[in-house]
Amino acid sequence: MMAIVRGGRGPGRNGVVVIIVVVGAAIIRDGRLLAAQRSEPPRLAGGWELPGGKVDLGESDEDALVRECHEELGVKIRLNERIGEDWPLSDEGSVLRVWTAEILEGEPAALEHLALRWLGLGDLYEVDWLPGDLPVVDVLREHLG
Ligand SMILES: Nc1nc2c([nH]c(=O)n2[C@H]2C[C@H](O)[C@@H](COP(=O)(O)OP(=O)(O)OP(=O)(O)O)O2)c(=O)[nH]1
Repeated sequence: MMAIVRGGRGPGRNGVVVIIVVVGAAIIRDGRLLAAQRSEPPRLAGGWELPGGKVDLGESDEDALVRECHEELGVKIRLNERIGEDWPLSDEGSVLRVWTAEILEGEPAALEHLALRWLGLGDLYEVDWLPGDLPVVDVLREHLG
């Protein structure tokens, strides 16, 4: 049996496997990808990621991603293409699901992050991506330029 529950991790009681789904938006504009620098927790602060976050219980992945981008960046986005399937994260039991996205309304602001950067092919790897994001960034590379 597989249950998708927010906030848990690893095999739970009764052998139920709990995974945490994190969704990330690859917002691309003019051949550049929006990267966001985490402010917390301390072990991740300073690392760069795709805007997004954990899916709430009862919420669709897509709704969660639109919600998170509004909360974190102050923008309304539209999701386009799913990139790959479940990307494993280093926190056991967590996976990252990624969609390309475009901004429909607003200009992104670092409401919860330390900083934002638009990265093109020339500087895509200049930031310190979270380890789980690197394989995703390798694929997103093909969507830039
Ligand atoms: N948003 C996001 N999180 C990522 C990425 N790569 C990666 O390893 N993570 C990890 C960092 C965190 O451990 C976890 C996401 O948690 P979060 O803190 O952003 O989620 P949230 O906004 O729902 O926060 P909270 O309510 O649980 O505090 O996934 C990524 O590209 N985007």
